[in-house]
Amino acid sequence: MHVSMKKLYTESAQFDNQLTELLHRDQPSENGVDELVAEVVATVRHRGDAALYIYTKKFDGFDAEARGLEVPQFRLHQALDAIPSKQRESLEYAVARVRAYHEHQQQESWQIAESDGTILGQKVTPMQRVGLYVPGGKATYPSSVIMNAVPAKVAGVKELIMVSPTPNGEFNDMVLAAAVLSGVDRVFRVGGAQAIAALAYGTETIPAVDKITGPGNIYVATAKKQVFGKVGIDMIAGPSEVLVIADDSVDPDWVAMDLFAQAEHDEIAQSILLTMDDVVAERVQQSINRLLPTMERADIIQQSLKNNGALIIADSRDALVSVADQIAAEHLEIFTQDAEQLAQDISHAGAIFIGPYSAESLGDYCAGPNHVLPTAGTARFSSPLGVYDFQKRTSIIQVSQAGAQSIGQHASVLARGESLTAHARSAEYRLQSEGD
Ligand SMILES: NC(=O)c1ccc[n+]([C@@H]2O[C@H](COP(=O)([O-])OP(=O)(O)OC[C@H]3O[C@@H](n4cnc5c(N)ncnc54)[C@H](O)[C@@H]3O)[C@@H](O)[C@H]2O)c1
Ligand SMILES: N[C@H](CO)Cc1c[nH]c[nH+]1
Ligand SMILES: [Zn+2]
Repeated sequence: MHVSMKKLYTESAQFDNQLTELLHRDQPSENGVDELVAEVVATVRHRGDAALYIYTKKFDGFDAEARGLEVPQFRLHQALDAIPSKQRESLEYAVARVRAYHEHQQQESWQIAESDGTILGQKVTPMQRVGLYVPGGKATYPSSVIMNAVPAKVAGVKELIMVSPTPNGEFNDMVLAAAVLSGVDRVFRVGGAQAIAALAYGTETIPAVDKITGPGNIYVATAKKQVFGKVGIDMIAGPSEVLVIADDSVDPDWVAMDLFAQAEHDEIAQSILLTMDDVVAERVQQSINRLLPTMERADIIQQSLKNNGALIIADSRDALVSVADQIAAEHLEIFTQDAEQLAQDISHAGAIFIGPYSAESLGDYCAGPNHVLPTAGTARFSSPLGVYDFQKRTSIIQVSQAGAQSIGQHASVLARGESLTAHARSAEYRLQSEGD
């Protein structure tokens, strides 16, 4: 088993087109998915639990009406006791590191007092009830439970509702244990678009939430887009991606394995190597072919690398920085002698891993930062999931009598400029005429 990665050269006249094709962004959504999801959302909205029973039977293959949608509290604690102690220790380690990192993201309320006694400020409050989607179709993700739940807890969210599909109704004990350790309040075994609809609109069993966070497949992502507005959403986290920038200072086997690590998520995941050295690209290609047959998920990795992977050779450092910024990868690993400087020079990435010991897989589990990151180039305008996603800000305006004179005069002029007389007179009522 082997795979020949596409090779792209920045000096080629075709490079821009080749890069656009490789990134295959701006594609219309898959045939029929929008319509199917709209139907699922509408049916759950109108028929509640009855619709969840039908879809769970159809997509996850079990009878939730007979076996129950909610995972009982005793079952959650049973899972925590059932997992091997090594797994429990590592989950606890991850929760502690993720919590410690996210505590730095805490936003504080603030106030300023102006000289005339007017007080202005911003009050930060947590969301009341949040829904966490934890994917469970092709793989199970205890780490995603931690990455969603811990920042929500740090933010002070009152109630955390988790949904996750359980193919054939089978629980994954590590997922349930992670839920307990991360402070999740209630867990429901339902997935896909139907789970998102249930969180957005509520059913007899599942309470409606204020915001839904968490990654998922195309059905989950499409449903999140469709319910946005009724509830908040974090982002549309698509298939995993990694961009590795390497020179000859790093072992090519390490690079190959890091490309595999994201490719093994999904056939549609994307792993790219960017280098200024053709020899480095060639060595990584050799490592890929030698290591691929040793991988348990070799078929998925092969498909992902064949369809979406590439080795890009830049003809200058400027070209390398420009390509990295165009890709705006979810994960950017920089394994070069000037890694720290490159990390300064590249502006767009979800997370940057600097130096050969900073494997992206450490970030996926327990380095501390969040692994829910902007994908598909959205790192140009979007940020990692964090405490700030679970908090909202309210402006505070407390104008003194003296402040109302100066602010009011200008407000009145601006309001009359907009022909909004009630606004103007409301401000003018508070103006003191001379001699008052
Ligand atoms: N960005 C991140 O942080 C992160 C973390 C973990 C996973 N992921 C990604 O999340 C995704 C998880 O996808 P998954 O499929 O394994 O799990 P999933 O939980 O997102 O989806 C499974 C659900 O999809 C629905 N579904 C499946 N086929 C359907 C069909 N034909 N019609 C309607 N609904 C259907 C079913 O309801 C099923 O329960 C992967 O792409 C993975 O790479 C991303
Ligand atoms: N790399 C994924 C985000 O793109 C997160 C993850 C979970 N488990 C392993 N990896
Ligand atoms: Zn991963």
